[in-house]
Amino acid sequence: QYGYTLPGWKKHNLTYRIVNYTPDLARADVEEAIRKGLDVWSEVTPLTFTKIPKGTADIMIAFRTRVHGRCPRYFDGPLGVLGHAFPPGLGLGGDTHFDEDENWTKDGPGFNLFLVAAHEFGHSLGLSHSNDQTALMFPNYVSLDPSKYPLSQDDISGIQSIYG
Ligand SMILES: O=C1CC=C(NS(=O)(=O)c2ccc(-c3ccccc3)cc2)CC1=O
Ligand SMILES: [Ca+2]
Ligand SMILES: [Zn+2]
Repeated sequence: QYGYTLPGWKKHNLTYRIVNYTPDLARADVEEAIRKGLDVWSEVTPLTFTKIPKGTADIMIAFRTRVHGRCPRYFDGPLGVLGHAFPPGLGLGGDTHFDEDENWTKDGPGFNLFLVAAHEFGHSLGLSHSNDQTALMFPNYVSLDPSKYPLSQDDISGIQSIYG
């Protein structure tokens, strides 16, 4: 049930870079959450994601607060908006920012970085929000069991309608 789908990436081999890390988690845990958040989508599309240590990647990932850099959107302190991501395109396109004022967790209280990342990457790949409340692209954070597979059929048909 997607209202509309944005145009996707023209190329299928995308790069990503983790520009900075949240102090809430070990670096390895951040890298794992991001890797898993991308793998969720690469498993159901022809897309591949390659991590680069510096330079400009298609998907630049950063933890930011309030007004940040030249980003046209800003964060709101603890709670509220947890992250934002830009649809496919040059420059900011695909970039994903997480609100550093949140308590990022791997398991337990706070917000599960893997789940929020998987949701945001859906936007980075061209998906809008879904009205299916079991969908990963549902607009409201539901603390799904991160060990369960987070994609619903709605998410899969949505992403495959872009990257068939
Ligand atoms: O474009 C937007 C604007 C506002 C958003 N709100 S959010 O950051 O609080 C958010 C809401 C839901 C999720 C989510 C939904 C389902 C499963 C996992 C996370 C993640 C982030 C998320 C978002 O992507
Ligand atoms: Ca916030
Ligand atoms: Zn931002």
